[in-house]
Amino acid sequence: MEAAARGKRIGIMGGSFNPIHYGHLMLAEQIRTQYALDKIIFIPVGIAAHKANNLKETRTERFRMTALAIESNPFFEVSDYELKREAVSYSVETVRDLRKSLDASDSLYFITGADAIILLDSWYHSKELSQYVTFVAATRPGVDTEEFEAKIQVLREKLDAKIEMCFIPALAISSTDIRTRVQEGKSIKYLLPESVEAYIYEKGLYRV
Ligand SMILES: Nc1ncnc2c1ncn2[C@@H]1O[C@H](COP(=O)(O)OP(=O)(O)OP(=O)(O)O)[C@@H](O)[C@H]1O
Ligand SMILES: O=C(O)c1ccc[n+]([C@@H]2O[C@H](COP(=O)([O-])O)[C@@H](O)[C@H]2O)c1
Repeated sequence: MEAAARGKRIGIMGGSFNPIHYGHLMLAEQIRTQYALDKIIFIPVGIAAHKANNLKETRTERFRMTALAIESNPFFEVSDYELKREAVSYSVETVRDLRKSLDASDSLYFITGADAIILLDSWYHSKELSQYVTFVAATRPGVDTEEFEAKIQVLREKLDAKIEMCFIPALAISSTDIRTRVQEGKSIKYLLPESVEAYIYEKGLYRV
């Protein structure tokens, strides 16, 4: 008798990726290996639910930078699903749609950093979203681990959510810092892939 095929284990890495950097890539790769994921889909947000910014105007650039950054990893792919939509990017809608193309035995892992997951309670239809995915929440430099664990426990109980906390090497890199560095004429080398760095300069991004 043949053994039953196990469902696919798929990671979702959502973010503004403005720009994508080694903090995102390292996080995704660490979770991929720790959770034996078959692949990770990077989904740049179209219009962010929680950030006041010009993300809509930089859709093409953010998609291109994400594609360049993941090129060398066969387990990573990028989706323009949220970028193509006119509406605000709500994770519950993205995941609801994604599930339609999957088998019932497949499982979804929504990867986030600590700063993003602690706001989960305020996400659109967070309880419904929690039924579809397991959240994998990574610590981030500057975050107090005990406080983080306590906040996650409150969310687990309130939303009946599966949230796993995980530890990854700390990389104090943020997109905000990279944008500021470009604006101030400081180096961004080694904070993000060379191909993304070259693209930023070629397109003159983040100068003002
Ligand atoms: N250095 C990092 N270590 C761990 N997680 C990170 C890191 N940078 C970003 N993340 C996580 O990646 C996801 C997408 O992040 P996002 O695109 O908003 O990047 P960011 O660097 O936080 O951006 P910004 O500085 O513009 O707010 C979020 O869940 C965030 O917590
Ligand atoms: O759906 C929501 O209401 C919601 C609110 C805040 C953040 N998110 C998602 O969380 C991911 C990380 O967001 P951010 O803002 O930290 O880049 C990204 O996929 C966002 O779409 C989703």
